Amino acid sequence: MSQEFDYDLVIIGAGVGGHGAALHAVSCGLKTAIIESAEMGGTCVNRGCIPSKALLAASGRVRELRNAHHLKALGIQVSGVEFDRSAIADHAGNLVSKIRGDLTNSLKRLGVDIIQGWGRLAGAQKVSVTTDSGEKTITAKDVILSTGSIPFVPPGITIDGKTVFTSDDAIKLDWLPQWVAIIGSGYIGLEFADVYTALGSEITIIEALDQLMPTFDPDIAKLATRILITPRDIETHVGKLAIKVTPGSPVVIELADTKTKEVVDILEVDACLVATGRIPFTKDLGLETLGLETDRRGFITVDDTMAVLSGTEPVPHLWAIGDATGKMMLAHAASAQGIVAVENICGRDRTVDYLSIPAAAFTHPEISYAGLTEPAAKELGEKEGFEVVSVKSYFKGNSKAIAEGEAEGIAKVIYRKDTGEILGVHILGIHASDLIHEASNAIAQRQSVNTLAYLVHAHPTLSEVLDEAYKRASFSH
Ligand SMILES: Cc1cc2nc3c(=O)[nH]c(=O)nc-3n(C[C@H](O)[C@H](O)[C@H](O)COP(=O)(O)OP(=O)(O)OC[C@H]3O[C@@H](n4cnc5c(N)ncnc54)[C@H](O)[C@@H]3O)c2cc1C
Ligand SMILES: NC(=O)c1ccc[n+]([C@@H]2O[C@H](COP(=O)([O-])OP(=O)(O)OC[C@H]3O[C@@H](n4cnc5c(N)ncnc54)[C@H](O)[C@@H]3O)[C@@H](O)[C@H]2O)c1
Repeated sequence: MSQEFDYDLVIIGAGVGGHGAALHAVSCGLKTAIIESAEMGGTCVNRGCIPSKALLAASGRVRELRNAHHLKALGIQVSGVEFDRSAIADHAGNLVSKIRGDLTNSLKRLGVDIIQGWGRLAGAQKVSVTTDSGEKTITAKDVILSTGSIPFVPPGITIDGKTVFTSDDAIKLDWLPQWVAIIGSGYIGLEFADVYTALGSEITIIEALDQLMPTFDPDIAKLATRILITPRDIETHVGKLAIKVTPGSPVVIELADTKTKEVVDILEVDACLVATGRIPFTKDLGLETLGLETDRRGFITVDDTMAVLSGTEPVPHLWAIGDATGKMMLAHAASAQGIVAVENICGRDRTVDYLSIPAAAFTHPEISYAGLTEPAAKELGEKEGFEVVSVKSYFKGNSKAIAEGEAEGIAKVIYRKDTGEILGVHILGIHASDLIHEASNAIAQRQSVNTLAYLVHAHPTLSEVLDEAYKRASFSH
């Protein structure tokens, strides 16, 4: 380590992004400190991925055991399935404590200094930390900003944390409202609709844009509506904005037409989950000490090496990763960015390949994708002058899925007609979140369906759904 600085690397924010960067920094021999103002582990561990997956696991089991029709087809009868809401909430809470403890210990074991306090830049290669015992300044050769994000609450919506809440409170499962309005049909809206309906609540989904799940591939969104929304106790208001939400009993929601802004309906429900996206948590970070500012929406602008940009120029020794950069608000994207930042700090050129980063919604069944949606791929094709085609294969043709009695779903592969290069893969079906990885690895290597079609998959496995899609794409030429 250089003697000029207290540390080789100081990271502000100990979420999964900061944690991933710290682990990699140690493996590269950097003396590292991480500053955290709240709980170690950030959003994912405390209020995001981890507790939500625990709730989805428990409620998913309830859904399965209450599906008499499905069980009967497998020759099983179950009489009466009960659950204890507070025990399900405890399952999530215990898991959070365990993972937070594991994450903290992994840093301590590797000799990363954990500093509890509020970190902000105090000039080039300098960070100040406000702790319980006052303020101190530390110097570092490099600094990574990894301060994450918080829920976005649109104007007109009042949060009381009890009857009108964001995922920060929903995750606690403090009570089970009978009728829950969910504003937003993105990841959080979908996953909580899955939890609540499995546990017996009625749901109203309000989506501002003119289709449900607007960021998903249109074929997937359409089928997901057929599988995850229509057969369940869910009513939908599409193309409607929640312009005013007043907490209480009942919660009163004013709905306006998104285009005309005219009030078209008033709903009275027991509770309202606001799941309208997340905004960067980048206030009071001392960016101005380096003459920097965030973009209009508050994100820290970076290039693909994760260097913070001043205009179009990278700022020496300053990096930013994770939700605060707004590139792809996912836990594994944040830690992948952290690894890339550290590689560049260590003088090894590396960039993030966003096209190959997979994403999944952990509904029952799951949805996953890697790469482009069909409209985005077609737009790229038009710009660059190539034709884009797609194929689908079906879980109902897959022996393993049929054996499981879980044969709803599709895999869709989008590729270039001339070279066969895959541009996007979308899966809806049982274990989609695991199945996507062979596709994301193939996209990372820019592989062609014409190569992938010859790779052998074990029989009978769910991965044969992708195998079938690759073969349909390649052998139909
Ligand atoms: C309900 C929910 C479910 C989710 N499920 C998934 C999922 O299944 N899979 C997935 O990939 N992603 C999921 N996400 C998204 C995922 O949680 C985020 O992408 C991820 O947490 C981002 O990590 P990060 O390190 O960038 O930021 P964060 O996890 O937000 O961590 C930032 C940390 O920085 C700290 N901090 C901020 N400013 C300062 C400062 N000035 N000084 C000191 N400390 C500071 C904060 O206290 C926080 O601990 C989910 C999110 C939510 C809300
Ligand atoms: N499984 C996962 O990986 C997972 C799970 C949960 C959250 N996350 C991450 O957390 C982030 C936030 O999730 P999210 O679901 O809140 O956001 P999102 O961006 O996925 O979806 C928000 C939805 O709300 C709609 N909307 C916004 N304002 C509205 C209004 N006033 N009235 C009606 N509809 C409105 C938008 O059109 C959009 O469809 C996502 O970016 C995601 O990456 C990931």
